Amino acid sequence: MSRTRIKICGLTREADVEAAVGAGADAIGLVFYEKSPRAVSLERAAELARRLPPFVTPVGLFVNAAPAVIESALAAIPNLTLQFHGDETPEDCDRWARPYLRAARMAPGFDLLDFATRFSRAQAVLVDAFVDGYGGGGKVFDWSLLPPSVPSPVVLSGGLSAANVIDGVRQVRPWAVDVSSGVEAAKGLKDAVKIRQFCDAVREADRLMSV
Ligand SMILES: O=C(O)c1ccccc1NCC(=O)[C@H](O)[C@H](O)COP(=O)(O)O
Repeated sequence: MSRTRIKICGLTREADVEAAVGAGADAIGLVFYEKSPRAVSLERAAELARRLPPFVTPVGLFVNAAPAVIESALAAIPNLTLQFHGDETPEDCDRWARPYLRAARMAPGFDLLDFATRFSRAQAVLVDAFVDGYGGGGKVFDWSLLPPSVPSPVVLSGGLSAANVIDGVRQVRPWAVDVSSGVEAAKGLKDAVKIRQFCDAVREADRLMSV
């Protein structure tokens, strides 16, 4: 069985990048959404991305961004994976011909199968809670809303932490998990101990599923 990938989102400081990499994260998220408390400038994002070793992926998070913003981010960080977290259409996402994650805001009645079909070129569908402000709200959604099989890899997010990620991985069996609020000391400031505990909990979930 393959291991569950881990993305730590909303990093703003070098120390947090080091904590995420040191704990075994597969990807880090850089928020290019100026209304977010975790937003980073282009220059800051590029500095943080430069700290990543090979095989750890920088992911740029965008909410209804103008194409010029995405172009600048790609110019500054050429290996950037895109994460669309707003109201982007399949055409908005596909036009970049780049790997991307598409966030789905889960709420009762939301048709994830139709969504995943429309965004069939996405590398993965990131399922998050429906919150004001689009994301990063630290809110868990009802995992039973997820259909038993989705035609894309699923990234489970929304209010995850070391305390609930084992249940999340065992119940949903996602391809990856994504966390922001649950590993923070304050908004935009990560906590190295919480990052370590989160990554260890994901490994424990993988171990429990392999026995
Ligand atoms: O982090 C933000 O402030 C943010 C703002 C707008 C859209 C998305 C945002 N963050 C997304 C994430 O950090 C995660 O992909 C996901 O929403 C999980 O966040 P959390 O519930 O805080 O763990």
